[in-house]
Amino acid sequence: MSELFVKVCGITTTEQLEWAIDLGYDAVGLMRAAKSVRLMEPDRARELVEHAAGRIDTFAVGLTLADVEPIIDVVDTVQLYEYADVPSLALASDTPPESTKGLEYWFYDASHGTGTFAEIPAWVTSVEADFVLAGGLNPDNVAEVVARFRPAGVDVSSGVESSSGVKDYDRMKAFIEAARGA
Ligand SMILES: O=C(O)c1ccccc1NCC(=O)[C@H](O)[C@H](O)COP(=O)(O)O
Repeated sequence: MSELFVKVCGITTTEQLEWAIDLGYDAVGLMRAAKSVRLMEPDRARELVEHAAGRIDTFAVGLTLADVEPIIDVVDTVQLYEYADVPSLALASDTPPESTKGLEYWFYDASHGTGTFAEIPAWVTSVEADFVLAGGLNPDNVAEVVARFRPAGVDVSSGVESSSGVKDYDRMKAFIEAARGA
């Protein structure tokens, strides 16, 4: 990855998907974790993936493989919080990964979509993979995080919402401008 990879997670509507594409995001996350306020039913998630085809990468996001299985055949990447043997895996954790072999991405994420920012540990820069930082990022703090840790990418959900689970165009715009301007 050369330009900073920027993903917005938990989009729920075609309008939000179009915003992500227009603003130049690299990927969108479709949430399949059962208790998430951003949970997408499989049929609706499939419609959004179809709409996104060839224009932006799609991630199915879940805690376990079972969460994402209903849409695994249509998305580009699967983002999970445990290892699974899938073709394109973004493994997320808040502890150092045992191995990064075969991973498409490794995400540092201590938040699970709660918007909570906690001090990012220095060891993330030693992980032998292009790492993506997530957890409580927003338009006001992302530039500092990018400048300090020089990640391959950043991921955001709550920090670009106007209320719980509802994405906001202006915040999505401010976030990607701040991230890429850093
Ligand atoms: O978004 C959720 O509701 C969620 C629930 C359970 C596991 C993961 C979840 N989100 C994953 C993401 O990729 C979020 O973008 C990441 O945790 C950062 O979230 P936030 O702190 O809200 O920006």
